[in-house]
Amino acid sequence: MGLVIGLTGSIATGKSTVSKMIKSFQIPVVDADIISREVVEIGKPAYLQIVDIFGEEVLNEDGTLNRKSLGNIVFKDEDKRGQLNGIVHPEVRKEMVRQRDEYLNNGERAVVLDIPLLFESKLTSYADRTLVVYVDEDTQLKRLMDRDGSSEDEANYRINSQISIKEKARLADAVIDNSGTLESSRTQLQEVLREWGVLNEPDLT
Ligand SMILES: CC(C)(COP(=O)(O)OP(=O)(O)OC[C@H]1O[C@@H](n2cnc3c(N)ncnc32)[C@H](O)[C@@H]1O)[C@@H](O)C(=O)NCCC(=O)NCCS
Ligand SMILES: Nc1ncnc2c1ncn2[C@@H]1O[C@H](COP(=O)(O)OP(=O)(O)OP(=O)(O)O)[C@@H](O)[C@H]1O
Repeated sequence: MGLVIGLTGSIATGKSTVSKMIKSFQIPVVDADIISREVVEIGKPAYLQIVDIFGEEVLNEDGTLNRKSLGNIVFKDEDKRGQLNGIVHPEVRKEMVRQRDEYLNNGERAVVLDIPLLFESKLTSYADRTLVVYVDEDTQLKRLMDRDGSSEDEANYRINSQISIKEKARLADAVIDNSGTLESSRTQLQEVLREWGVLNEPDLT
């Protein structure tokens, strides 16, 4: 059976950046963020439940979910976040497991599950190994504000809704420190994948 790697980090520490590098090594990635967008498309069961609970003020004019409005509500309020998670997460988990098993049944040597809330949602049993993408907390705040154009307050609400990146690094089987250059992160990633026996080395014969 192939090796299942749970990839995580905290918001804006570089999980998607590392996930792209993993794909460049021809290792398939199951992306929880993508699935979480698909399950809330107009008319799907999770979408209908969200409208029921949060009302039409979290919708755009075309009926799609207004992610900014919903984010402004749930990142400030733990109870509301719990309600949203309760609607979205079961659907995401089902689809993630389906995709993971499909790759394994097709004989892949490794599959990566890219899950932002791997530790918060206690999903480590879905994977054989955990890999955390780390940056120091000042860099995390700066990259988040730069990427999303958010205020320091908004960024801190999001950061504080997750387990700290230091704690996740302590819980991980391996850590990539992404505070430096992309090249440095890529080298660290290669070392970890090689150690775990899943790096597809170029065939030089
Ligand atoms: C609140 C929503 C609409 C905000 O959407 P937005 O486009 O602004 O953010 P996006 O989905 O791209 O998430 C960005 C990052 O925020 C963090 N985040 C998202 N949801 C949560 C949450 N429920 N708790 C803690 N952190 C979260 C993650 O690090 C994620 O990578 C959206 O995040 C959502 O529906 N969240 C609930 C589902 C979820 O937990 N998704 C993430 C993992 S599956
Ligand atoms: N080594 C690096 N040097 C400079 N900038 C970086 C580096 N790695 C990532 N970034 C930038 O930092 C920001 C956050 O990275 P990324 O989007 O990959 O984080 P993420 O952990 O996937 O975030 P989220 O949890 O929100 O999905 C992006 O704007 C990205 O371009």
